[in-house]
Amino acid sequence: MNEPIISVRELSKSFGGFKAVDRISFEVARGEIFGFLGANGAGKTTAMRMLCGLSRPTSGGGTVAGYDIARQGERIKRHIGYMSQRFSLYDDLTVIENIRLYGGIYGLSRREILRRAVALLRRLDFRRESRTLVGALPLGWKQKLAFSVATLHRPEVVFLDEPTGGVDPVTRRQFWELIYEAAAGGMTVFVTTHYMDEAEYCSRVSIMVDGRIRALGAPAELKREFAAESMDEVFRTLARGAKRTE
Ligand SMILES: Nc1ncnc2c1ncn2[C@@H]1O[C@H](COP(=O)(O)OP(=O)(O)OP(=O)(O)O)[C@@H](O)[C@H]1O
Repeated sequence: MNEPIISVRELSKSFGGFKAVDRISFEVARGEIFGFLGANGAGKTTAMRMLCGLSRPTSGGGTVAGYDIARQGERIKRHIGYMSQRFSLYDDLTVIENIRLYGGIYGLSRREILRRAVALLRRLDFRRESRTLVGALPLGWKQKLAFSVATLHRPEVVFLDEPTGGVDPVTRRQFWELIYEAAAGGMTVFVTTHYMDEAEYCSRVSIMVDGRIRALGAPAELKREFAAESMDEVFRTLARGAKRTE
């Protein structure tokens, strides 16, 4: 593997006596598209929050972009992008206002924001929408815009928490073209999803069950290992044994 940009050892998080994340270990190489899968309640969001420096591990630890996740959370935040269904763009601001707002938060100069905004609007074919309120855009467009904004500062790693929820496979496919482009440019993509067609697009995936990583590898390897036709079948085989049902 190339030099890992994410490296995690025995990472754990408990809430009271409950082990939400239970001693997970893995590495992600620079430029990889790493799929982080698991059934509802498996512990994906809890693990991702620790990787982003938003929550402290109970035990174990790791590094993201060379920074310690337990002690250097603030530095990590400056080197990553983050997009989730719940937290992203402001519906009551226009497209260009959102771009300006986030560009400012990321510390880009006004000139640089303008330059990147023009490129972004052209890339998404959004030039006529720059003054449209984000709340008026179709969900699939919002998601593409949210991804482009989350990577406006060209972070080393972007964390995507179920970025394509609620849209059709064709729109999801278009979203994944943006992911491929970013990864081809050297960005590392760490993505959680419930859609198994998307799992097939990842370089490697891990599958969590009840707080632990139960499988890890390239989709083709996992299908071989579990004698399965599809990632959906691999996932269902593993999830069947899960105790947590949310
Ligand atoms: N702050 C908290 N306090 C107590 N329990 C929590 C807390 N956060 C998460 N949990 C529990 O930890 C477990 C893992 O939750 P988490 O949100 O990480 O799962 P997930 O894999 O992201 O699920 P989903 O796909 O539904 O988002 C769940 O049982 C959840 O109820």
